[in-house]
Amino acid sequence: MNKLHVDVAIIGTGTAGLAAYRAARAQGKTAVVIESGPYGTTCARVGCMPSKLLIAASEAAHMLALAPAFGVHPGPVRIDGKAVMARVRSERDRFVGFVLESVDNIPDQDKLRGHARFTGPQSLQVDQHTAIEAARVVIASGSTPVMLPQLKDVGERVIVSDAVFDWTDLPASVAVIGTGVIGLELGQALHRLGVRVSVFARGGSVAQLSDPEVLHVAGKALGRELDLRFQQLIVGARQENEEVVLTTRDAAGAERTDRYAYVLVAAGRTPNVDRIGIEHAGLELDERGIPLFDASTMQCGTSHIFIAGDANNERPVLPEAADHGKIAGENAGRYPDVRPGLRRTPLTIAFTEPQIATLGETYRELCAQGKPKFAVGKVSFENQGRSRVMLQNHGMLRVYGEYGTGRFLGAEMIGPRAENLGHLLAWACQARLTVAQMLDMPFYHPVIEEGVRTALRDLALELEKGAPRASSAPDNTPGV
Ligand SMILES: Cc1cc2nc3c(=O)[nH]c(=O)nc-3n(C[C@H](O)[C@H](O)[C@H](O)COP(=O)(O)OP(=O)(O)OC[C@H]3O[C@@H](n4cnc5c(N)ncnc54)[C@H](O)[C@@H]3O)c2cc1C
Ligand SMILES: NC(=O)c1ccc[n+]([C@@H]2O[C@H](COP(=O)([O-])OP(=O)(O)OC[C@H]3O[C@@H](n4cnc5c(N)ncnc54)[C@H](O)[C@@H]3O)[C@@H](O)[C@H]2O)c1
Repeated sequence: MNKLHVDVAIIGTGTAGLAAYRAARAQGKTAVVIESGPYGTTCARVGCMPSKLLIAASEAAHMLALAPAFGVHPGPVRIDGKAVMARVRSERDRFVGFVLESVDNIPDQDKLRGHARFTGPQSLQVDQHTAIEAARVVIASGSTPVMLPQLKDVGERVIVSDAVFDWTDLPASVAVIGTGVIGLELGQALHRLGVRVSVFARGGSVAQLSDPEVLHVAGKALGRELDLRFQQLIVGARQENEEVVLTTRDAAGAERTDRYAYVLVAAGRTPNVDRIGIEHAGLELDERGIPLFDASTMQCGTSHIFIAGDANNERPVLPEAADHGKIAGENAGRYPDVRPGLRRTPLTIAFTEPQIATLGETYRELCAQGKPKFAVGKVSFENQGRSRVMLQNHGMLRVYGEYGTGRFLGAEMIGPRAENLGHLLAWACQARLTVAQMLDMPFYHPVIEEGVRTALRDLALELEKGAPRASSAPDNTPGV
């Protein structure tokens, strides 16, 4: 067994791990990164980038399908599944290539291949070949897709999202389990590329939404084109040759059996903290086995161990993994002089169409603080000028403000260009603007941002009315 002494050991070379390594080295400390899987990061290999490449192809197909409504007739459309997947994979490889270059730039003595496990609070073992004594440790081990127990042993046609990006052609049909971000992004993209898709939800959730009104509109907007089946139980499945025979049960108890080329399980991701010997790290764990940590420093308790990225499950998206990693790496380097790092206003975007965005405090979080502490303004995009011009007039934006101060607190939306509106509103939220200050900003014409102004004006009126007495407050139970 090789022996290694290092200031900072980092488990994982994803986005969080690489950021932590750079930050720890910048503090003048020795550091080593340990990787058990392929280099390249989840985001570039099987996450953000290949999924957005598939969505881009589906948007091209969708524009052609929409064109006749503008009086533009593109003629017979042919989707070449092999060409679609070839571009997804080759552009994906290009993005992965940039990450591989940055890994190549890490000196060999700072990189270890193998599965890392704690053997004690300051000791790690990598496979059977290296024992590390580390003064500080950063856990940046990412997350793994959940597999439903009833689908686990059905066969190779039951897959998780990783497998989609290795397809060399588009399949004839896919059942998607889960209406989270992955299920909806991939389900809609495949549908628009001519794949027969059904999306099954066990409840009524739609991506990351918690505002019941936005949730309702989202279910309708996405259900206009997608075969979305809510309140479905996955009873079981069997593989017959190259098909999966899937049995589901609806809320009334009626069972239904359909055949699909693939069943794509998109039922969430679980942090990789279960196979890293966390029980030997001497940390206090929550009910999911994740070490308790401070979200401003990433420090686990008062220990020399830090946790970053999907592994801590705080905000499992790429920009947060990068921020977490930097904070964790800096603090590991500086330990015991641990300092709060920059945390930004939360922002999440689902790249469906219409897009879905949440930012600032969500409806669920605001409700949890007790009612009636916040006012709500809204706009529907059904009759919003520019949205209608572009035939993208579906969706709703709800914005939240604080009684008394008039401060803008957050928003949830499904609607056209939510990726842009989401950023605009998140910046206003982080700048701690009031609703009145936001309404003093310029709005051009005709733009979708005029919809934001309508919602803010509505919110300003609600704020003026003041907080309702508790007894007359509307029920504000978050959606599921
Ligand atoms: C399909 C999909 C689409 C997505 N789209 C978006 C998007 O559009 N926008 C967005 O912001 N986010 C998106 N995400 C989320 C984003 O990809 C993740 O939040 C981010 O990549 C997490 O980075 P990380 O560094 O925490 O984990 P990872 O990049 O997964 O890195 C963790 C690394 O640790 C390694 N590891 C684990 N255990 C050990 C061990 N014991 N020893 C050694 N190494 C270990 C793993 O092999 C892995 O390489 C998407 C995710 C998926 C799956
Ligand atoms: N655009 C983006 O930023 C983006 C895109 C994709 C993924 N991601 C990240 O990846 C994470 C994982 O995505 P995801 O869609 O897998 O998870 P998710 O948590 O968003 O959604 C999981 C879905 O699976 C359903 N589900 C859970 N258990 C189930 C069960 N036993 N039976 C049936 N359905 C079940 C849930 O009801 C939900 O609809 C997201 O939380 C997000 O952070 C982000």
